Amino acid sequence: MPWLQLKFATEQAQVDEVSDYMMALGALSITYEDAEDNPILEPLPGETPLWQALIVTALFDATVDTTATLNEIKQSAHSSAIKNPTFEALEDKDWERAWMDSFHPMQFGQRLWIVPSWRQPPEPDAVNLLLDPGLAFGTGTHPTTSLCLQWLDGADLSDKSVLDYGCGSGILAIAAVLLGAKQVTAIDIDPQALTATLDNMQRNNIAEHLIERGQPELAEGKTYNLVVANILAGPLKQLAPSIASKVSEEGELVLSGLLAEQAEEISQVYEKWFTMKPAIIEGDWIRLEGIKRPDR
Ligand SMILES: C[S@@+](CC[C@H](N)C(=O)[O-])C[C@H]1O[C@@H](n2cnc3c(N)ncnc32)[C@H](O)[C@@H]1O
Repeated sequence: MPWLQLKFATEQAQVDEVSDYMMALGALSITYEDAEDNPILEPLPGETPLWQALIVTALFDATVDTTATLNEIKQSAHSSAIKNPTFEALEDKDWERAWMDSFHPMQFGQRLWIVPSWRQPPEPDAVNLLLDPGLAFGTGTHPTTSLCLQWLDGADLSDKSVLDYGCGSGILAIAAVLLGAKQVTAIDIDPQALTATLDNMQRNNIAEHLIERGQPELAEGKTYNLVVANILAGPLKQLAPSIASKVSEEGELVLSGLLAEQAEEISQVYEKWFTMKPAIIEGDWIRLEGIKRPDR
């Protein structure tokens, strides 16, 4: 099944705005090219490109409704910044190769490095998570993943049970185990995410019983010391009662995939069950954290 990529032209001053908008529309990843082919180095993942005129490519999975998405863009406040948007099919293999070239080791917090499985760890004694995202979301290059990885690195996970709600490549579930969690459950509605998670567990020599994987039903009726969910604002709002029910009393909640302007609304939704902390910001994205209040 091919992926779909949405290509359009934009200007440097608008690149952050249109990138965030693409993620809010459900893009799995965004890459940039110089529209004028200047001999400037390509930006590293996470860096803002310096080119004045850019071609942006946003990757969507093949289920996206192209007509509805193009209409939504046309009617949005960003339409003038998104010039000539066009969808085209992309073969899985092309997408994998593009990732391999642009993905480099990255450090999160004090201990944790995410290392592409085809590169050498720069610090062999660090907590090195070897990763190949395959066809799933989650490399650490996006602020939403980075915000969760930094939280996990700074936490004491020893003896904790963890639920990774929307595991993608398995990056958060595997990081939790490598950083000391006792047992992790990784759930996702996308079968390719569950395959990528198993592949990445094997790359990191993680025994199958340490991370159980499956569709969301796997976590039904269970509670965890920590639930981390990097999904977008819409699902986080809709799934709030289900997510909240899976956090044990005085357990912790970490939410990501949220734009700064969505912080207050989502925080208020989760206040029903959690004592929420102020949002932590990275670029235009934020992380929310809460502690579950005991039932009265
Ligand atoms: C933004 S990715 C996050 C991946 C990874 N956890 C990370 O932090 O990079 C969101 C993931 O959530 C999954 N997802 C979306 N809606 C979901 C739902 N209702 N239940 C479970 N997973 C869901 C998607 O398939 C995707 O793999």
